[in-house]
Amino acid sequence: MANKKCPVAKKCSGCQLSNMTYEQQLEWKQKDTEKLLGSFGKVSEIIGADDPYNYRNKVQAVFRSDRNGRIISGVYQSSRNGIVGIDSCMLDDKRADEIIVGIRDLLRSFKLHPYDEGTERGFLRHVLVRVGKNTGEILVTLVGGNSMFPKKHDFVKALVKRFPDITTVTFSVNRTPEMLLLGENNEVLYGEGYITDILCGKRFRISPHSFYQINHAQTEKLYDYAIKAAKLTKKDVLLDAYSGIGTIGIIASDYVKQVQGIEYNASAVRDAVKNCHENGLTRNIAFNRGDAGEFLEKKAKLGTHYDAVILDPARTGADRKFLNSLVKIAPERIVYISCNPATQARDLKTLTKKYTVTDIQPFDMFPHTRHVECVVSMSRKEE
Ligand SMILES: C[S@@+](CC[C@H](N)C(=O)[O-])C[C@H]1O[C@@H](n2cnc3c(N)ncnc32)[C@H](O)[C@@H]1O
Repeated sequence: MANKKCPVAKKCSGCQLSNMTYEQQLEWKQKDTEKLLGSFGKVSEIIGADDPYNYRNKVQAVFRSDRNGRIISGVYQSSRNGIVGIDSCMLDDKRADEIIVGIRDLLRSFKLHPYDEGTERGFLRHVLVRVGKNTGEILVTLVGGNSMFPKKHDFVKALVKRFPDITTVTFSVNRTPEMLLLGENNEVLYGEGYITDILCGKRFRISPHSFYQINHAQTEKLYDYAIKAAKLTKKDVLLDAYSGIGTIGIIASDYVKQVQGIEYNASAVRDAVKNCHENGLTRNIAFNRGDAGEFLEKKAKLGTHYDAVILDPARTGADRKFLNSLVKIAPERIVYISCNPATQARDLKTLTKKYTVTDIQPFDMFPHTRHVECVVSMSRKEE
């Protein structure tokens, strides 16, 4: 597949592999996964994307004024604390990029300014756009440096008039020195404050804070694969650990007797509970809020049994409490989904004391970047 050239590749450095063809990228990722996980078993051929461009359903842009007072929006520069002004990125959903450029124009016409961290003056720090790839719904979150958002209702009215596909707009305040963070609260300025998307045939509510996989097409392949790999039956009790907004557990619920989910982020758990109702699930599924390690430790003490566990932790992997309790509970099957095969390899050292790795399947969820997502399937060893 011919490579698209990015004019700011060197300054941005978000696409570490963009100098390779897509086929070369897949080979590179295959070898990288084999290096990290090959000692646990044969690594199957990586499942690549049908279209490796414009896959990002979540786009964030930083806003700033340059030294001539011109408003720029874009991404952080890799080497310095500057930002690279961009109008479009070959990874982003095109509608999201157009909206961000539109917001830049509206700031000018409303005589509003990006927030200046030095003087603490101005308004906008960054913008988050989330697109429901299947429903076409679009969420825009405007993140200010303080609660001052002059002419906010007129601004939002003008934004939605210009981009009628926007279904909801929220406003959040980030007072911390960290960029690209949302404040805890989101004031809903238009619509419901969330969007809905359809993934593997189920409906999901996505709020500004919720984790939702950014590559819709590849996520459908990955979830289908992971659920099949768990070899679920109608007699099974399944634990969906690190469950986010409940995607995996809800999709898997058709195949099992019962699903339990555990997730740390309170708003994601609220979305998961609402997602159960959206999908008409009231009986065989429950999502709990808390730390996955502490939850499983309690379950191990109570002698709770799970037939299968699908875990999908953040890049840091699972902690000792979680892994030790998982080995103690000893479900028949474990499917470990990870966006960081290095921490996954670390965790497998504990799990393979009691489990045999039956398959290692990498997926390319993030074309042009170095990142690989990997699903490792395991079955309990005979005593
Ligand atoms: C990679 S996401 C997976 C979410 C979900 N399985 C999905 O595919 O959409 C990891 C999730 O783990 C949650 N998380 C991180 N640390 C946690 C912890 N200690 N206990 C429970 N959940 C945690 C995050 O909030 C996030 O929702």
